[in-house]
Amino acid sequence: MKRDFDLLSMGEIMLRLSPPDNERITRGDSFSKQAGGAELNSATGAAMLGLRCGIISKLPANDLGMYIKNRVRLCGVSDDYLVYDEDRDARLGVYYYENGAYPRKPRIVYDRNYTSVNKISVDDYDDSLYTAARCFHTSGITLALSPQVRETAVEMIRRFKDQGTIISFDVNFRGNLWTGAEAKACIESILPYVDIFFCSEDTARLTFLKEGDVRTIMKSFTQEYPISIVASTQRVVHSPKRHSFGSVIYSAKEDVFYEEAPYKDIEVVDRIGSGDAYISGVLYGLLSWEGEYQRALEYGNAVSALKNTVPGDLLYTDLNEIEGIIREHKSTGRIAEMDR
Ligand SMILES: Nc1ncnc2c1ncn2[C@@H]1O[C@H](COP(=O)(O)OP(=O)(O)OP(=O)(O)O)[C@@H](O)[C@H]1O
Ligand SMILES: O=C(O)C(=O)C[C@H](O)[C@H](O)CO
Repeated sequence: MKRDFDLLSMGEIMLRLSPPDNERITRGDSFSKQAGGAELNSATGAAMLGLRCGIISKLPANDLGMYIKNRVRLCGVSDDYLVYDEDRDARLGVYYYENGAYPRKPRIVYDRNYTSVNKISVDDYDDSLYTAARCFHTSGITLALSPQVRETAVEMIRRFKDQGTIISFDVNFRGNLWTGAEAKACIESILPYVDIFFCSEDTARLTFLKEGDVRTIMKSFTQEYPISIVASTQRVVHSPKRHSFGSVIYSAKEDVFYEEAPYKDIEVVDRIGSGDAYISGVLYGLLSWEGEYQRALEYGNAVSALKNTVPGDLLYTDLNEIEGIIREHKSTGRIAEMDR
């Protein structure tokens, strides 16, 4: 079967408003305007690397919705599956984000109740959607938004899975949307459908109450559910502007773990979307070269590391830049080893 897309992701797309530079939300006069949202962030990164990607979402049929549609197109992501809310009171979700600078923590204010995405339904789409892509991706943020969005997302997961689509899922825990216990119960109900599971080590411990080392934890998900691949990010925050980032991938079929030296001293300009960018890189690798998990991990780590240095939720990059970063990371890793 010919599938037009490599990756379709589903979720809320938001307007992000940030005070310029290090200004405060409580003081400054202006906000810079950007688009964001976990699933769009992941689709964008994958599209920048060369995958054919689209986003499934519902937007208000007004100028704000058009702004988002234009951004989606600018990123090389298809708007074929954006649907529009014609109601007079249609709303776009907004979030305000203020940068951190030690010792000031980054601040976030959500304005995302009663937004158009909360009206999304499987009836907005015809059945051809479910055979359009090789892989469908969504995250815990989508499941947490409202009963209506959750019901739509879960039904989409089922229908895509029925059509032989690879299901990718990121836990993306957000404490301001639901509790750990709610997240655990809901996500466990969809894990029987998931093929590629993204769950950071921290979240596995805090939300799924896993214990033991990271490898034991990752393997346990595949023992409980028919998951083929688990990918876990490991972030160490040295300060708001300096992070280390690495990850582990486990392939259940081969019973093998993949890792590389972490990116040790990332200069963080904007960390939002860096977890989503990891997914872009890993899915790019997995969908481009079957079974090359080590390579997928290297792309995931490099794309995530780069995203930290780019302002806004959405990554702008290309394959050449990422491959340059991977080469450099490998050679510096080797030099560090020789130094020891
Ligand atoms: N049950 C929980 N209670 C409180 N905090 C939690 C819980 N589960 C996860 N967290 C925290 O929520 C944050 C976001 O989680 P997660 O790692 O899933 O998302 P992410 O945005 O993809 O992260 P990253 O960008 O680091 O990959 C993490 O700091 C994690 O430690
Ligand atoms: O927090 C959310 O719901 C968003 O989608 C905003 C950001 O894009 C997201 O947190 C990045 O992962």
